[in-house]
Amino acid sequence: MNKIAFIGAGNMARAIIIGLVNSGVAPQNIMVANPSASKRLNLAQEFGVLQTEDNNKASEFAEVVVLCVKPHLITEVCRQISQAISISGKLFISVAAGTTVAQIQVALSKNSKDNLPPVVRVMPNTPCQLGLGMSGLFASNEVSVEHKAIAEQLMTAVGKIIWLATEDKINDIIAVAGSAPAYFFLFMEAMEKQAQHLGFSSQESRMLVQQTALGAAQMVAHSDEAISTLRANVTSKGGTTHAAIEQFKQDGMEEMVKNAMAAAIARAEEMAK
Ligand SMILES: NC(=O)C1=CN([C@@H]2O[C@H](COP(=O)(O)OP(=O)(O)OC[C@H]3O[C@@H](n4cnc5c(N)ncnc54)[C@H](OP(=O)(O)O)[C@@H]3O)[C@@H](O)[C@H]2O)C=CC1
Ligand SMILES: O=C(O)[C@@H]1CCC=N1
Repeated sequence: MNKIAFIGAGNMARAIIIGLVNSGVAPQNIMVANPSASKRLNLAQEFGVLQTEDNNKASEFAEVVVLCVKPHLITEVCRQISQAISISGKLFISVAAGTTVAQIQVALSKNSKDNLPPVVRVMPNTPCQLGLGMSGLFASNEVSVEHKAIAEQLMTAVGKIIWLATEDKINDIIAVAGSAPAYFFLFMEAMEKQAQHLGFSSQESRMLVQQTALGAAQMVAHSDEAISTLRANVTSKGGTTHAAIEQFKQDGMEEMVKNAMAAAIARAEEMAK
């Protein structure tokens, strides 16, 4: 594996780094840069990765630079790196929502005559930390076959991937996968709360919800059946599940999911402007 720099040591960087180290990537090949000390020092202590407060030092160290800062910071961070060091030959990977390849390439180019640098946009999700991530990848025209293979190797180390033919599909991936762990957490939170109202202790409520969600997800993962069939298998005619599902339908669950995913896409489009 190439040397990898992470610019930003927040939630997403941490998730990918944990997944990479657990998949066998040597921690000495990973350097993480973050302005405040605690997150990068924790990563260094827990996993043995190298750390610095200097984005330029980390970028200089690596052949692959993974940009993991918030979208509003990404172009400024890129500008600072390209002013300070030679970025020639490096592959840039951005996980930021709502910042386009073109915006990143312009920020990375010192002047308009420079060749545009290769950029892969990745939309991952936090289950990467368990090797259970789901990422969508889009490569700019400047990305070589070798660079594509590197991006693919990096993200398959922490989960499953799909390549996207057009950049706008990144926003769809945000709605279906990037943001989506939070939808499931929200659903589980609501169930946990109701379990507590029914009189189960907080520990019992957590276990009941967690184990049921895990079991259901594993059934989907290990079965060739359609998800709707798995649902039907739980739903006896006129029974308890039927009563619950009918209530969900009456309360407009499908519409809610559709609107929530559309809101995520709309926000990503807005952020890119
Ligand atoms: N969280 C998620 O589930 C997902 C996030 N993403 C994307 O990942 C990116 C990061 O999100 P997330 O990890 O959640 O955010 P976090 O806020 O957790 O992490 C961002 C990190 O960037 C650091 N930072 C701030 N300024 C700089 C700088 N100038 N140079 C280097 N590092 C800096 C922050 O440090 P400090 O705290 O010290 O200021 C912080 O540790 C976003 O662009 C987001 O769109 C994509 C998919 C999923
Ligand atoms: O909420 C966000 O903007 C980021 C992108 C996908 C998940 N978290």
